[in-house]
Amino acid sequence: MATMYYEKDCNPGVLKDKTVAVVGYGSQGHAHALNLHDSGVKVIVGLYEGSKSAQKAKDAGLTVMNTADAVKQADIVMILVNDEKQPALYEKDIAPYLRAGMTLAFAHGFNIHYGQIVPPADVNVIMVAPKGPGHTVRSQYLEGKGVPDLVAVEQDATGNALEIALAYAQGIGGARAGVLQTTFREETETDLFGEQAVLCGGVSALMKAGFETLVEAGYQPENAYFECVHEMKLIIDLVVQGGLSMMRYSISDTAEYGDYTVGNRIITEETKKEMKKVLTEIQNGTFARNWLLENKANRPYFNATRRMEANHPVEKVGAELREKMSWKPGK
Ligand SMILES: NC(=O)C1=CN([C@@H]2O[C@H](COP(=O)(O)OP(=O)(O)OC[C@H]3O[C@@H](n4cnc5c(N)ncnc54)[C@H](OP(=O)(O)O)[C@@H]3O)[C@@H](O)[C@H]2O)C=CC1
Ligand SMILES: CC[C@](O)(C(C)=O)C(=O)O
Ligand SMILES: [Mg+2]
Ligand SMILES: [Mg+2]
Repeated sequence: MATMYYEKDCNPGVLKDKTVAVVGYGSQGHAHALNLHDSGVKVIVGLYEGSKSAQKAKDAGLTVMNTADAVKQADIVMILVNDEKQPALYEKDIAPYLRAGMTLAFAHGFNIHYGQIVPPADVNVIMVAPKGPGHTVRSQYLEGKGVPDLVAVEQDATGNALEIALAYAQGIGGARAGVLQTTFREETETDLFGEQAVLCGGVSALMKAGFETLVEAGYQPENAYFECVHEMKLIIDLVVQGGLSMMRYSISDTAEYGDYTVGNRIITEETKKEMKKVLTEIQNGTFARNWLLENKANRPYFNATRRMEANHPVEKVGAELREKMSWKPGK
């Protein structure tokens, strides 16, 4: 059984009189900074000169400064900059200003696990990784809920690194849902696997393949969008609420029979074999090397694919339908 922590296991007192520098104010950065601030923690935001995010952070009432100055004033530095930008930022604006006994924190283990950042031995190295998008980390916090977190300790220089990680997880709302203790290796490999094979890569490919199959067979694209994309969330909400059983309780018996007889024809043993290959490429560093090289080459594949995907018919018809809904889907 995993080691799990909840609010009763966290001691927010360890963050009293401490300053947290949240470096980056994007998806995760804005959520961590605002949630910690609302939880009574002293937060400063570290950004660079000319950052698009700086005005947003200032408008939210937060103190913003350049990263080096933020690190100089901080006890805990949470790095929430894009993974591929972190090593250069760390060398230039973070490492020179680290003091013994400080805490360096990450929301994803990529750079520590793949050896792109090597902190000195006299600082704590922790991870507090929300298992959900940053905008949801913020919206759930505001609703009194929370996104579950993973925590890990890579270096415990002060002897209370785990306590700091748990207090931080509580500050961003994660302990309301559950905080699972793990390692940098396990978080990195499972997170990359999940986003590639299931949550992002897998789900996008499944929805697009379903949409294309219906449209190519002559059905209305709007109908295909409702069936294969919009309804996905409604079905998944039931799974999150009460497991596959609750989803199957709510759907018709006709749908449940189709689920049992067809699911395995779509996600086959071949698919699982490919999933295992994907996991191996994450474990042996092939994916990390490819992603770092793609960035060194200025992202030719990433940028071209992003443009093509944005023009897929499922995106066009989806935008038109969402525009006409009397509420904003997801709200
Ligand atoms: N997105 C998510 O929901 C999740 C992300 N994570 C992890 O969180 C971390 C942050 O990712 P994410 O929130 O997606 O990142 P985003 O791309 O959303 O935001 C990055 C932020 O970093 C700022 N930034 C870029 N370069 C610098 C720099 N040199 N110095 C200071 N700030 C800089 C950007 O500013 P500007 O925009 O002005 O350039 C922006 O505010 C990553 O480790 C990621 O793996 C973990 C769990 C989920
Ligand atoms: C699923 C993608 C994610 O891992 C996340 C939101 O948890 C990410 O890196 O953004
Ligand atoms: Mg993730
Ligand atoms: Mg991720």
